[in-house]
Order: sequence, then structure tokens, then C-alpha cells
Amino acid sequence: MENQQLHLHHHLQYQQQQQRQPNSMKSRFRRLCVFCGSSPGRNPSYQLSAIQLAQQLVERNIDLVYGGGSIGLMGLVSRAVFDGGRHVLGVIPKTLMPREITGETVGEVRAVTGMHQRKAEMARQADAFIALPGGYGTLEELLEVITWAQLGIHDKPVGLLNVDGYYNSLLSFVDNAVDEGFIAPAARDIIVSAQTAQELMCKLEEYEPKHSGVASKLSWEMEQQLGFTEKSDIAR
Ligand SMILES: C/C(=C\CNc1ncnc2c1ncn2[C@@H]1O[C@H](COP(=O)(O)O)[C@@H](O)[C@H]1O)CO
Repeated sequence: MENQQLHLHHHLQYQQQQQRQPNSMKSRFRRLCVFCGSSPGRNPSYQLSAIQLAQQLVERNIDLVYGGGSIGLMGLVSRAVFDGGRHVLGVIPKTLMPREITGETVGEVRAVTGMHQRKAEMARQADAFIALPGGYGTLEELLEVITWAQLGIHDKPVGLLNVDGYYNSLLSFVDNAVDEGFIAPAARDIIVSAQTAQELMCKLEEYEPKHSGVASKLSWEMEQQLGFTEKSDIAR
């Protein structure tokens, strides 16, 4: 099925389901950041999972912050959250703003000066992070928020939606890094993974950080204030 058809199909299914059984769960999260491919990926499960994740956010009354744009999985998630009535914030560097690069963005668009500002802004706006399947951009964003958690810059949950085992090799790599003494066992638990959006959301709702950062959040906030971000409340 084409991207748009798939989206429409699942959106209609979701609307029908909502009419039959209106659902509104309470969540500890107000806004969640989703990292995901700017491509749809080959396996249709990736697109389906993107829509199912969006449905989870809508059911739980959670707003979305993401990298802006309407291409690939990014477009599917943002459109489905927006159509479900939740607020969508796209944070996008000015250089990526031309429509031929990112397509048309739904919801609110916040322009930032560069990639570093984008990640800091997405992290500041979110109460938790989830990575869907994606490429270099997704990996980079995911690893950065994991590293920030390890250092104690924030203690927000980080989820990995391991659709059809897409991230098995990454998880094996991390396990090996623990075995080889490069990642502390407690820091392994920063990554919360699950195969379905619903299971992942349930795990994130219950997540308690086990690792302790190397510096206090306060000292990181000072560092951020002195550094390139204008105001830092990434940690909260
Ligand atoms: C260079 C490509 C597309 C450019 N369009 C993008 N528009 C918005 N955000 C993007 C774009 N490309 C990457 N991102 C960010 O990285 C993540 C996706 O990257 P991936 O390499 O596709 O995994 C996403 O979360 C965005 O924040 C062609 O790729």
C-alpha cells in the first residue's frame, strides 16, 4: 500500500474504533518526542507501527514534538497525531525548511538555527523520547538522548520501538559493549525497548531511572546556559 493510502486506511479504522469505544487514558507524559526515519522503510510494519504509536499518543492525551516535515515515518506519525486532535510541534532548522526537502509540516512549526539547537529544543519540550526505525538521523538523535541520560543531563525515559527486530543488532551491540566494559550495566537500562507501541508506552509509563549521572542536573543547566542554547530546562 502507498504511504498515504496506508495512513488513510488506518486513520479510518482508528476513527471507527474511537466511535465504538471512546478511550482516554491518563499518562505521566504531556509531550513526547519521536525520532524516526525521513524514509518510510521497506517493511510495511514500520509504517503501521508509526501509526500505532501515534494512536497511543492520542489515546493517552500526549502531544508530539518531532523533527518537522512530512516525509517518511515522520510524516505518518505527525499527521496521525494531528488528525487525532493532539498538538504537534515540529522543530526544524531553517536550512531544512524548503518544502522540497521536508514536505509540508502539520501543526506548529518552530524554526531553529541548526541541528544542535533542534535536538536541544526537542529534548527541552519532551517528557520522554521514542525512536521508531530510521537511519543515521534517527540513530544520532537516539544516541544523543541516551548519552545525555547517562551523563545525568536529563532523566527522561528513552524508548526504542523495535519493530520486527529492526534494532536487534543495535541492542546486541549495546549488550556487547556492556560485556566488554564500555557501558555500565546500570546504563544499559536507559534503553527501554518493546516490539509494539502499546507495550513500549506501558513500559515507559512505569520507567524509573536506575543509573546515576556523573554531574548534577543543576551543573548541566549552568553549562547549557553558558553554551549554545538560550535557556535550558532539558532536565525537567
Ligand atoms: C536528508 C533527507 C531528508 C531531509 N529531510 C528531513 N527533514 C526533517 N528532519 C529530518 C530530515 N532528515 C533527517 N531528519 C531528522 O533526523 C531524523 C530522521 O533521519 P533519518 O536519517 O531518516 O533516520 C528525524 O527524526 C529528523 O529529526 C533524507 O534523509
